[in-house]
Amino acid sequence: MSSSSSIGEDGSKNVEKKAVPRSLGKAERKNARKVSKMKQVVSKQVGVQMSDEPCSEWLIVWGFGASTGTTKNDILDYLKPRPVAVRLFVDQAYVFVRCSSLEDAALLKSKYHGREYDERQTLYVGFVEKYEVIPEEDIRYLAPFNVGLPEGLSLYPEFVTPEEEDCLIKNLFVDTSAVSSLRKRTVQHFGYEFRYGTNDVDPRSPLPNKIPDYVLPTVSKMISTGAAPAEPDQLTVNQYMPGQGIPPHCDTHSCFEGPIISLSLGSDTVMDFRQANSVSSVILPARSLLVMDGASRYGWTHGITPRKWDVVPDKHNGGITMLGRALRISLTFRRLKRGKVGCHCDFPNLCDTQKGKITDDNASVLENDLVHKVYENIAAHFTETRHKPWPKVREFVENLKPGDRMLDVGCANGKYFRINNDILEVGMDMSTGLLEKCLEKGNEVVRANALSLPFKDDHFESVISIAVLHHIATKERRQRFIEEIMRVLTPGGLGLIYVWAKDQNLEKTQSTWSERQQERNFYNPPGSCVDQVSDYLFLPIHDRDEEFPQNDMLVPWVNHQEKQNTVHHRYYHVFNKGELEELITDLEPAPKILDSYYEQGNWVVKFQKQGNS
Ligand SMILES: O=C(O)CCC(=O)C(=O)O
Ligand SMILES: [Fe+2]
Repeated sequence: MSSSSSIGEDGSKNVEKKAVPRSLGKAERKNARKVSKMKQVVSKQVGVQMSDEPCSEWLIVWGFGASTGTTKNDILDYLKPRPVAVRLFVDQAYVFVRCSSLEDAALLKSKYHGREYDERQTLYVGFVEKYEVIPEEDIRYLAPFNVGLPEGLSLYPEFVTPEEEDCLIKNLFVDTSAVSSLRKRTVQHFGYEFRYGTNDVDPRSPLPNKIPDYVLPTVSKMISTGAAPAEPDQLTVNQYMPGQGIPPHCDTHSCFEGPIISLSLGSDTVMDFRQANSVSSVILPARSLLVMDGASRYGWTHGITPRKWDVVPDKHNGGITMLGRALRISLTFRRLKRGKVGCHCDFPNLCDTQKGKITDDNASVLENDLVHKVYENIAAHFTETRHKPWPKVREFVENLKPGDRMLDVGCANGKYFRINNDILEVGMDMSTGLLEKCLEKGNEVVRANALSLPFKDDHFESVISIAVLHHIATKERRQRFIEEIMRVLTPGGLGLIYVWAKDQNLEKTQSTWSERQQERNFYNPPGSCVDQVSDYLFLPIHDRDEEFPQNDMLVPWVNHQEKQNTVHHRYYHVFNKGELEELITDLEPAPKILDSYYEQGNWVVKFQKQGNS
């Protein structure tokens, strides 16, 4: 007997909610409600119908899913009689298990339905309808494990004994439990400070604390086994709680000689290596030593996605399984380069000595790849996150005079339109996706590049440009951007420009941007691939938890709308204090600065074109 089902308009099968009889006890009613919910969710998500009677060997078990971090082996070992197969679904709180017989299926259901698992969660078990096709596991997650190790990478499993591991952890562990909202991994430095952000050291500033004595036996072993060619003089200790990671980066080429070596303690994790658009993931077991040399050192970035568990190949049962993370402490050993500093590697994209530079020749291609194309890709998601006008921009627009013409340079989805109904407003942007949003709302917009505005001179009584100029890649082009705005402004016309500040924390309250970034849980989540940034990896990828270490950066945008939380990278030139003002006042004739301030991580300048209106 199965519950009634119908096909919804979207093609999904909807199962009608069944009333839960009042005659049942409280616990039974709860279980029955859960089963009814399971029926709906499973039918909608994977199109599998459930039954109230055992009629196939397949069961569905709720509470065991990949999203709870349970491994396939955990599940197979726990359920008695042991099922013959398990199928896990990433991000779901349920699994399908296949029993060897209908009797076993019935037994498992009666034994485990409504039972507590591991004092953490209750299991709910349901029968699968006869002849239902159980979906396969999503093995796309395994693709990065099949790429093979990047050239030059070596992994030494069980490099230290569990006793040595314990001793190192005892000495290096930092208790951060008193700090309630610590989102970032904890870092300690010995020898020299490794500066994350620029990924280098300052060789002129050695630290008083050298590599500690209790680490020296490990260092000796590294040398005697040939894992390290020479003694390191710099050690960084990273402590990761589950959920913490390190963004993709390449330790600066010119500062260090020989390989970069990392010892993993306390927990297994997965490290992702990236080159162009390939990702190669490597499981780093606790107690293993990773040696990065050759291409893996110089031509690939490495990073650890902040997750509480990883999806990895299941060597024993096939398909996918989950690898839970616990406290992990890693020791990264480096040796500073002596004498003439430079690098002659074959990987100029990631090389600080040979690296690409932003020039007036490649800037327009860069803006096209890392700004225009990205906004086109994220238009729908961007619109969803951008509704509320900034209060001071709103005030500026509200105060414009009736009949004034206003131009919004980089109007995106048009959030500054229709604030003042007495003005005439025009917007321009490069993203057709965003412009369509404006057209849907009946706004007047054109597709154009801000460096060449399709408007005649002296035309607008006001021009606003909110969070656009920081996407322009050279000073010369930023000057041109301002010149264009000045050209189309009427004499006496008003301009308002917002740009991102390099310093995001000048106000006591956090900027909404950095707050928003902190809500994001992933910067390179499972299944995502670093998008088309391979030619631009000489620009560092911004870590949401760090300050901006330099002005020109790649800033990840995580698209939660897309199933795999795709990451896109936008180019930003974040502004120093006074930089925007200087760009404006450098013009001839210089406009009059009416106001200039910092607001929520932005530098803002309000100005007036000189001359009589
Ligand atoms: O935790 C690790 O194994 C890697 C750390 C790392 O890449 C670094 O400190 O530069
Ligand atoms: Fe590193």
